[in-house]
Amino acid sequence: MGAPGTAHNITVEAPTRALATIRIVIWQPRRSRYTARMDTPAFDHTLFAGCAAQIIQHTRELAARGWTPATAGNFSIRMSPEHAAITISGKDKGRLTEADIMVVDMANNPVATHHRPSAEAALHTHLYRKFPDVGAVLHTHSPTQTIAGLLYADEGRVRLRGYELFKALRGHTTHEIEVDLPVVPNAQDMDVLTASVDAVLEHPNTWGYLIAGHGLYAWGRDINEARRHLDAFEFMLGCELEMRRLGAR
Ligand SMILES: CSC[C@@H](O)[C@@H](O)C(=O)COP(=O)(O)O
Ligand SMILES: [Zn+2]
Repeated sequence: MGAPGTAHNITVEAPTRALATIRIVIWQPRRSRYTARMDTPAFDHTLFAGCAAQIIQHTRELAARGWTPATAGNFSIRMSPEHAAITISGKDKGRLTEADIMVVDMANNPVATHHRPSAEAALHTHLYRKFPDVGAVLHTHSPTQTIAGLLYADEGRVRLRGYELFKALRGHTTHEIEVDLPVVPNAQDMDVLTASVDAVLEHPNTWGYLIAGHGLYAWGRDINEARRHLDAFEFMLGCELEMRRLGAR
């Protein structure tokens, strides 16, 4: 018997005593895509599951605060230099399960899935490519973030002054400074939006930006640090809006 997949010609004696040639092909199962993936996993599933669990925990808390209305918001964790775990587009961020999170490469291509990543995946991978030490990116649409983005769109930044909470931002050790939170115009074209963001991320220790009428992006070395930055910006923006109401800004 030959190797699987090879063809053989054998000669047999037919009933008429004439010689007949029969072609026999030895069957070999086709190598399926699934089998190929099992041989060389596209990513470490244990690592993915750990990242998904962290994303789920934070998104539930943020949704409970009303910061992800009507499926808004997207969330990711860098898994490796090549891959990030990120929320699938259009999911209710308050009810995520592991099945609502997928893997993309740093060019936003889905990895080993047919799901569609967040419509704003490009903003996440932009940060991962630009800053190799960024480990997680969180994006929310709280009322405070949305309003602040509209109010400060023309200035292109929210200038924050004198907050003790600056010390919650990596690299800052005092309230005696000014911190500019950049504000970029909203756009549905992700190339346009990414270019606007890229142009305002020149200062070291910038940990977030607002998109006008849209929401806040915040990031950090890991998801806990990104969350601390998100919470700090939300708090300081809330104070800024309150001071405007009081006529102090
Ligand atoms: C539901 S409107 C908000 C979206 O347009 C978008 O800004 C957003 O944050 C969520 O998009 P998604 O594709 O689910 O990641
Ligand atoms: Zn958004």
